Amino acid sequence: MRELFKKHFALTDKGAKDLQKASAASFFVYVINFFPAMLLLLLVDELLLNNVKEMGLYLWGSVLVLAAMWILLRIEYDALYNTTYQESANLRTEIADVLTKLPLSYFSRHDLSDLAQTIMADVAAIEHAMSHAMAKAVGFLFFFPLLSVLLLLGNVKLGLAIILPILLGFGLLLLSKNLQIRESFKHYQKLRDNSESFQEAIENQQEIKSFGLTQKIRQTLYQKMEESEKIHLRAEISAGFPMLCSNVILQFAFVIVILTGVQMLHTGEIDILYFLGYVLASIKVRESVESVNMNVEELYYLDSMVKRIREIRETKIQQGKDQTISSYDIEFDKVSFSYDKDTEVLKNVSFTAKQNEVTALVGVSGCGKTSILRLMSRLYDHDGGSIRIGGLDIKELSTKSLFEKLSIVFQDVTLFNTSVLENIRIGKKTATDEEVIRAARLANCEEFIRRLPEGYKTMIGENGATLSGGERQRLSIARAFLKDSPIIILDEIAASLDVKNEKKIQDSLNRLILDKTVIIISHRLKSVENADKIVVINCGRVEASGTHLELLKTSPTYNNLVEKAKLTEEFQY
Ligand SMILES: Nc1ncnc2c1ncn2[C@@H]1O[C@H](COP(=O)(O)OP(=O)(O)OP(=O)(O)O)[C@@H](O)[C@H]1O
Repeated sequence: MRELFKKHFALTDKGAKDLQKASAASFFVYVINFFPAMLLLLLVDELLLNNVKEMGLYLWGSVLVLAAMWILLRIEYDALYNTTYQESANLRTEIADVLTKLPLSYFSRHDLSDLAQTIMADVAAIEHAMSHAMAKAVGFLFFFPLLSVLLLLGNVKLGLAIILPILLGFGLLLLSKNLQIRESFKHYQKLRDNSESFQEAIENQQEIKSFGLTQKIRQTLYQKMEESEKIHLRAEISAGFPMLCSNVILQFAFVIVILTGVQMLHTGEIDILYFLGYVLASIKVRESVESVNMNVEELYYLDSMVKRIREIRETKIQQGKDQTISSYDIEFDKVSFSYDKDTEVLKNVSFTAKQNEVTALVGVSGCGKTSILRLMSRLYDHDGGSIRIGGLDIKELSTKSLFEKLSIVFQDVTLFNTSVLENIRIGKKTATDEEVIRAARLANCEEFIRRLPEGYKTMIGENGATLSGGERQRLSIARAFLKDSPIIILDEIAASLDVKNEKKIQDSLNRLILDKTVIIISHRLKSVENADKIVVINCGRVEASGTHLELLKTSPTYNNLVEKAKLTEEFQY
């Protein structure tokens, strides 16, 4: 049962266990709900048929039923609500945990707003269904056969008059299940699509305004909203119509019970007590089934979200064991890689970046330099060949072991909406304030941090929106100083630096990379001229490698790059 809950409702192990308990409580709540009607029947028996009973029976009967109801409702409430909120927290943590173990390739194939919606909105929907629908529906699933047997044992005709319409109504909901799930999935997809478009429109305001696209984007968004409205309406109709029919059939059940009962009363087949008993039962059952129908609808609607969460959970996580890397040569051995399985971006790439040396990767834009860095840091996993660090295959290494030894300063710096101090401390969580300040000084950040309103305590806005490109980059360099790892990867870090700062940064970088394995990508050939080894990449292959002087003699591509670099540096606005 627990496994079934986990699979069908995407619950955690603990959530499934709690749901089991809540379903059992719901089952007993359904049972106890029929007891007041039974007490009423005893009274009817006394008043109409003169079967006088002790007053104590009514008194103690009522007290007992009330007490049992209170206890069971309490257990049901605790099992449903207290555990539900815990479950949604657990589920979110579990999804977040899985996401941290997925390769970056997963995120490039999935929209980030979609993932955020899954973690927040989908889990909230599961939370609501867990507290309002799941246990109730499951409890009824067990209660209904018991009720049916009792009703049939009491009187077959009247029993069937109640049971058959319920079965017919449920049958209708079951028959329309696929249609409902399909339509609600379309609605779900459309909402995701719209939220992506809104996010894109908000994020790209600068481009939209500067290219005069405001009107066009607004129209596209209106159109999307109109489409979504239509899809929503179709989903509502596909869910509402079967439920309406099912509820109408239930009303008929009540009429059928009365008609059958009256006829049987006339022929003397049953007495008035039986008649009233079945009328009361049909009223109670109708109430329960109407709310169960709503629960079933909610569970159908949940299907898309459950699938989405299951898909994340079942995505293959990056394998690898925690191991200690003790030497830091990086070897690429016949490595091949593609982002989309169709176009091979890297082909048979082999080179070694030696410990205590600077290795530069050069080549025209799009030749595959950044992809090599991504493979080296396991942000993506390569398809063929092998990559070894200190002789260890990186696919055998956990990303944790790898990142302990590796710092990356990327072209696009990611900063968090927290203080300057905390943004640098990301490089080493345990660093003291003094260590952070020292790293900032080494990366030439001090002078601009002092100018900020609250110095190191200044909040820097979402993704460092309040800082210039060069300042963001220097904060990222400060993180690398703080981490002080034996492997340093520098991806176009000079791109956002102005001439004044470039020299200062170059000096600090020289200090940073001393005695380390350094891989560098830079379009400014001046930054790579002094590298111990330069690897020339051309269309995803290694074309040549050597020092600057060697390559000037042997590599036409390198000569070409040098020529182009000179032209760029001479370019005047
Ligand atoms: N996330 C991605 N998904 C699909 N294709 C990608 C992705 N990133 C890069 N590519 C493609 O892979 C190829 C190599 O890109 P890569 O970024 O490695 O080149 P690069 O040499 O670093 O370029 P640049 O110097 O312009 O940064 C390009 O054709 C690029 O379009």
